[in-house]
Amino acid sequence: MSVLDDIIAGVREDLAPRVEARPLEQLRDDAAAAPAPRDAYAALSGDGSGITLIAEVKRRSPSKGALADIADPAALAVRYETGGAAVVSVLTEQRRFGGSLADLDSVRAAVDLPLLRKDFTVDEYQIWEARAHGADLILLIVAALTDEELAGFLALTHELGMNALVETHTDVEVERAVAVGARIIGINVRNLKTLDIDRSVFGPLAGGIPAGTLIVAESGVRDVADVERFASDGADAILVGEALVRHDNPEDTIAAFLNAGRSARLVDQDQPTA
Ligand SMILES: O=P(O)(O)OC[C@@H](O)[C@@H](O)c1c[nH]c2ccccc12
Repeated sequence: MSVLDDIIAGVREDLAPRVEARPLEQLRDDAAAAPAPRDAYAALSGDGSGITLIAEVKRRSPSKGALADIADPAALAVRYETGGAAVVSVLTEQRRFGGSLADLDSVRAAVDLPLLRKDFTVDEYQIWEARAHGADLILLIVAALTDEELAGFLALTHELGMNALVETHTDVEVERAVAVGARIIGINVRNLKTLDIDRSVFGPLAGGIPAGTLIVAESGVRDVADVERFASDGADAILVGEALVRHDNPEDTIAAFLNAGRSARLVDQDQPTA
């Protein structure tokens, strides 16, 4: 069993009691009463002068273990917003990442930015749940879904007025994401089946994604050199967790990463094109 299979088995187990406690019928009412969805696609598009940044609230991970305590996720998210993040990502997976829907609720109450509910989506219930808790963007991991699930989940996401970050790691997964009509494609440089990082997969995969689709570089952004590399290889946005939660001053880190994205673009514009 791969790490991904193992995580998903836990996610399904944790889902069952929630469905029992709040049947889909009632959850639909909660979704209708939630704050109107915010436009994450527009937020991630930025002004074209550089890259945008998704800042993640992340306590721990299966690859790194404990990263940060984060007693007050709302306070951290406010710092992300102040620093210039375009979107805040809140991990809600409990067993491996130490997150919860309560974290999403407290972040929703504290910031105006679009929010990504970061979880392993394997059931439509979770999409309704994301909306009910004020999320604007959800994660769909291609490796975890059939084509039919991917298409159905993406359609429901759009029906609810949200966007999906469709996560890929291989050329076949990118093809599947494009075929289903994903508007925001993430390239996770971490293989979720083995947890290995390989930053060199990003450039070639990004090169195969059609214009008009936003490309998000996910995982392993450690420093400005990584940001420059992803930006010049075609990233419109970067998703950063560890480098922010481990830093005393996430505002400064965000500013430095956004600056690196802008200068990478300027350098690229100066290069002769043929
Ligand atoms: O902490 P990092 O290396 O900056 O990575 C953030 C993010 O990309 C990572 O948390 C992630 C990417 N895809 C996921 C899927 C599920 C859970 C987590 C993830």
